[in-house]
Amino acid sequence: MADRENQVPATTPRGPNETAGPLIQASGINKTYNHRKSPIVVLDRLAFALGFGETLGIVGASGIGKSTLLHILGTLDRPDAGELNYSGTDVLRLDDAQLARFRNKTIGFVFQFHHLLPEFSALENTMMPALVGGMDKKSAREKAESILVRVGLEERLSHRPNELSGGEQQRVALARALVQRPAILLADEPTGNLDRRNSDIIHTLLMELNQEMGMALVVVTHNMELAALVSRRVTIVNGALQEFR
Ligand SMILES: Nc1ncnc2c1ncn2[C@@H]1O[C@H](COP(=O)(O)OP(=O)(O)OP(=O)(O)O)[C@@H](O)[C@H]1O
Repeated sequence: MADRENQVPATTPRGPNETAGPLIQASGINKTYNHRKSPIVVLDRLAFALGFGETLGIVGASGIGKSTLLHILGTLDRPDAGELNYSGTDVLRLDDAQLARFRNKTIGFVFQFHHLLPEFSALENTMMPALVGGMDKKSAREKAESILVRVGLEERLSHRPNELSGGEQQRVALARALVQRPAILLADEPTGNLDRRNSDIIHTLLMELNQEMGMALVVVTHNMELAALVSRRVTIVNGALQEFR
């Protein structure tokens, strides 16, 4: 069993965008799925800390709980027990409406599949989180345009998802995730559906945007090239985090 006293301690700054003190601090996180009366313990007293601007990869075999952990960190799922603090805010105490607002402002998500709304253009999809967050239309449009230009899609603003390549769709999803300038981007196999060339483009963008925008990055990946780019790598052993080089 992993040494639970020494799981992933709070970190010190490692890069130009990292400041002292944790962005996320979690402890005692338990998650069990009760599947047809046979419980599956996925996370067991897991502890986790991440600094502002830090980049971290969650890697390892299928089924060890990587996506479960990412969903809990992203407040998309609640643990059965434990504490989860974002710069001092106890997010597990927030109700659903407060959590939705918190997520909109603080966390960007990218998944393996883009989940763009098919009837809306790249620009409209990217504006969506800003509009939902209460920004006026003109500012939302400006912010969305600027991030779409940054990810190289200035010629594709009016394209709908089915008028974009797979790599372009994922770049729109990345722009949408970052339009609110979140403190953290959570990515679950962001290049799992892409070929080598498009994966490389997304990997480079992730690392460049981390430097430029200062958002922290937690990425679940089987891609060893991406895992090599982040500053810390962890895996899950018996429900607890283990850090490795
Ligand atoms: N809703 C659920 N009900 C029951 N069991 C579940 C549920 N979701 C996940 N599991 C189980 O929990 C374990 C962890 O799942 P999770 O998706 O977090 O793994 P993972 O490490 O992300 O795997 P992969 O690399 O294949 O995506 C798996 O054994 C899975 O079968």
